[in-house]
Amino acid sequence: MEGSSPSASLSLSMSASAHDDKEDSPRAPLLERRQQLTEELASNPYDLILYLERAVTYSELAYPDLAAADAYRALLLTDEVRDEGFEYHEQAREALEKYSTSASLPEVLRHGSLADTGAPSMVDGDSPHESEPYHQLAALASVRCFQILSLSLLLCGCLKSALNFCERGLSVVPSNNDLLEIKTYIEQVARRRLRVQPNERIDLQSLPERGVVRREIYPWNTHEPDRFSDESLATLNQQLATIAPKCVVKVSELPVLLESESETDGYDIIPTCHQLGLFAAEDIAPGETVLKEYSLLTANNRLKGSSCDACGTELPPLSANTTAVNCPECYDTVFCDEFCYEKAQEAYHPSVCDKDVDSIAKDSEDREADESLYLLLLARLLAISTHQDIHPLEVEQLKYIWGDFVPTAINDIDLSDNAGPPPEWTLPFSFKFNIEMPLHILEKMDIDIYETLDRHDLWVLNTAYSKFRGTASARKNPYDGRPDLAAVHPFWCLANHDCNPNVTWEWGGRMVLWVRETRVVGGLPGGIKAGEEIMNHYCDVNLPVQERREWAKGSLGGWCMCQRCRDEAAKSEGMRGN
Ligand SMILES: C[S@@+](CC[C@H](N)C(=O)[O-])C[C@H]1O[C@@H](n2cnc3c(N)ncnc32)[C@H](O)[C@@H]1O
Repeated sequence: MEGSSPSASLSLSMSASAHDDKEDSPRAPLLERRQQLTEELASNPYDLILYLERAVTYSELAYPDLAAADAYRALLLTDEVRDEGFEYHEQAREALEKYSTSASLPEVLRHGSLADTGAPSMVDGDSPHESEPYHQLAALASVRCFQILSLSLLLCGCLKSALNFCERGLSVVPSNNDLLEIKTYIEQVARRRLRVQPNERIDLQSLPERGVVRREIYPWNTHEPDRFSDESLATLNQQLATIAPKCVVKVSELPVLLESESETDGYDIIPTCHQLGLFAAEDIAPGETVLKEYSLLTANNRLKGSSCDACGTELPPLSANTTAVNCPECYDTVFCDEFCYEKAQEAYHPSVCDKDVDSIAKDSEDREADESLYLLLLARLLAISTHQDIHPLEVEQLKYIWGDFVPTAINDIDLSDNAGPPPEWTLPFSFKFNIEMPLHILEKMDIDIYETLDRHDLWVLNTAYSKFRGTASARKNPYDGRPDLAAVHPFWCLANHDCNPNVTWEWGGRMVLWVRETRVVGGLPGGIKAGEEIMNHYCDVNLPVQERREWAKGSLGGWCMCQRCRDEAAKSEGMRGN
């Protein structure tokens, strides 16, 4: 979907190592603190002070998105404390009471002049408990949440939500210096990004909300496999045997992708990197099917669904002898046939059945169509992991796929005097799609978002988003051209790209790859020999080189450096030079 090719979307960069934080790095004590707080949260999941402490640690580690997510959970808990009617009121109150009996404020609330902002006046409800110390503490903590949320979201580039939280804080404590300062920063950044002069008014509605954050294998992520290990390859090949019996998954050597045009097209040797790829284990004849894959990791954002809830294929027309099957419990969910119904029941459907999750992120605005599809893929992943009671990152359809991760050390912010420019983070991020909506979906699924932190922490969701963005294919609606269907096919997406592909593909219920009858270059006959790599295409290979490279850039993650592109570009450059 990145790069909005009509159907395929894939992206790429070099493999990142899971653990590049040395024990003696300045980050080590902060990582240790993060670990300790995470463990404490596992035993005390309703303790909002712990969330705030971890948010501060994340800020110090330069993960503003993760800081915002913790501050948001803490903010929700301040509401739980203050409203007796809320579901987790008792647990949140009990957890906070521990701190309200102590003579001094928790360290995390002793920030700037926070304690002098007049806690009693902050209590706005008419609860009989509003003079209770825990109530006062919740009110004070909510201001700390607004501070962390507004500053962190500003750092992620989500100016609209940053301003929203800042103003919510200022409406409670109008003279809070931190919040006033953050508001000034937000305005400064907004003026720069919107190119508004200092004397001109900023249209708050047009404030940017799409940001970017770090895309990495988090140093504490113990779920990410070493994709190159014998064990991983054996697991993948075992599953591949039924999907693509004549293929194997192996390590492939690929050109390092460049950002844009370069002078290297005519070079004999270019830099390469290692990733995974699909290879023929035996000869495969022209026209023969190479791979046929069924996936339940699908999503559609149409409100009135005309596609199968499980595989995403168009539903058969309604008639007396239709194969379509409605779920007998929640009549609105329709499957194209009995097979898909059974598969859905086994894999995910009971965890969302009759839970009103289906209306979320449907019929989104055009500019949010891509984000809504990624969110719905995430929702499917959460449904699978909940129903099967496994960690989302252990779900087999997700675990081994490409995430286009950048090594942690490259993502890090260097605070030393002679530091270079800050890194360019690459994972698209917004408060709505990364933090707010996933929690909303989990709540609709009757999942306790505090107790299941280990499974639904933002870093888990960001890891899943990274993988979806590197591998999902999307389909545009033929009537309005809007992407409305997406899927991840974990084996199909192992095939790399070449503008002189030896296979072609089609997605309709199953994802199918088959051998081309003729090759694009020189019209040579098709056919794949044992040992050759299966080369798919992520763009229309009939286009001229420049247009092909522009198109493939989004899905590939860079400027295509395949032999055909380099030959054609070098030739046209030579012709221009003559
Ligand atoms: C869907 S993945 C393909 C499988 C991936 N190589 C893996 O290890 O799982 C797409 C990514 O593979 C890499 N890739 C695919 N074709 C490539 C090519 N022709 N040149 C360089 N990189 C390529 C890019 O990094 C791209 O973002």
